Amino acid sequence: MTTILAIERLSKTYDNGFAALKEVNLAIARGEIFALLGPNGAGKTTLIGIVCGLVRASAGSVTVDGFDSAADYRNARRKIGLVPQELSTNQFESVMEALRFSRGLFGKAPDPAHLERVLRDLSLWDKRDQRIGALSGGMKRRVLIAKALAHEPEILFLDEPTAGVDVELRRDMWEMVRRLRDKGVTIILTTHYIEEAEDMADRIGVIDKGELMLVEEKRALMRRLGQIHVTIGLTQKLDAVPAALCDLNIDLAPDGMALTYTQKGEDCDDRLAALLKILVSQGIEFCSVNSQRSSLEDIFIDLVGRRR
Ligand SMILES: Nc1ncnc2c1ncn2[C@@H]1O[C@H](COP(=O)(O)OP(=O)(O)OP(=O)(O)O)[C@@H](O)[C@H]1O
Repeated sequence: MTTILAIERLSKTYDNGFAALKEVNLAIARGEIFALLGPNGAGKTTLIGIVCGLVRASAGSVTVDGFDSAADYRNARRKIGLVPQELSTNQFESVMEALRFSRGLFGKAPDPAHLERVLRDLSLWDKRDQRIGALSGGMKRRVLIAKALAHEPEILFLDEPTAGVDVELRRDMWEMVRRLRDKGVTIILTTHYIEEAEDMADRIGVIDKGELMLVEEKRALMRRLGQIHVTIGLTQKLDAVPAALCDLNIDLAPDGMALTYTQKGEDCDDRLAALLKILVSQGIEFCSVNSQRSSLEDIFIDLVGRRR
């Protein structure tokens, strides 16, 4: 992997003495979608703020595609697009003016065709001459995304992009994220909707109390910490778990009509196959087999909960 963003021993202590980040190390690969998860106050926005030059680090370094973000701020910053949580743009500008301004700010030559593409992708083309202040909340969110893309960044930060947005915008946004990824843009997002991280991300980082607790490829994480809960529906009531199944650590549902077990990690198919074989050999008839895999959300709650 080539690293596009390297964060090394990054710490932030706010003026009131609060340590919001503690020696965070993180390497983001070019072209990946990385989801940073963490409970409220974990330090996600602080981390993004430092990388984007909005918050000053207390210690450590950030290198963006080879440029040190402190020593070579302009070159580092122009590689990055940020979609912040809140709109902080001139409400009297038109949508198109805001995009042109944003592009110019990062030293990029005018490119009306690019801006048109961005606006069309976000269903904003019809609104290009409207004042931002006169747009609906959802449209303002779209403008935030369009602005972040105006200078063709190589890294896009999305800080809680779907908080409070409607289904249509959420769908458009994820479509756009996929398109950007296909073009090679690196995407780093924070979200409270963990199922979105589960759908979209290649890797997951979990931050809590300013410390990066875990960084792992999503599939590996879900295999390692996920569980599968299996329920086998029976055609006839049982009074107890049959002796032949005792070694398999199986439970009988309170109504005697189902056998259940929970398993961590992989190898689930082998265990299920062994179990079904025994049921057949014992003449125990079953009518259904259901398996429920834990979600990234279950894993996240378990991880963070254990630290509380
Ligand atoms: N300017 C500041 N001065 C003092 N403390 C601050 C300041 N800004 C943030 N903090 C504190 O730093 C911690 C991390 O805040 P941050 O906004 O980075 O968290 P977050 O993970 O983005 O949270 P959320 O999910 O709620 O947005 C919080 O406890 C917050 O109260």
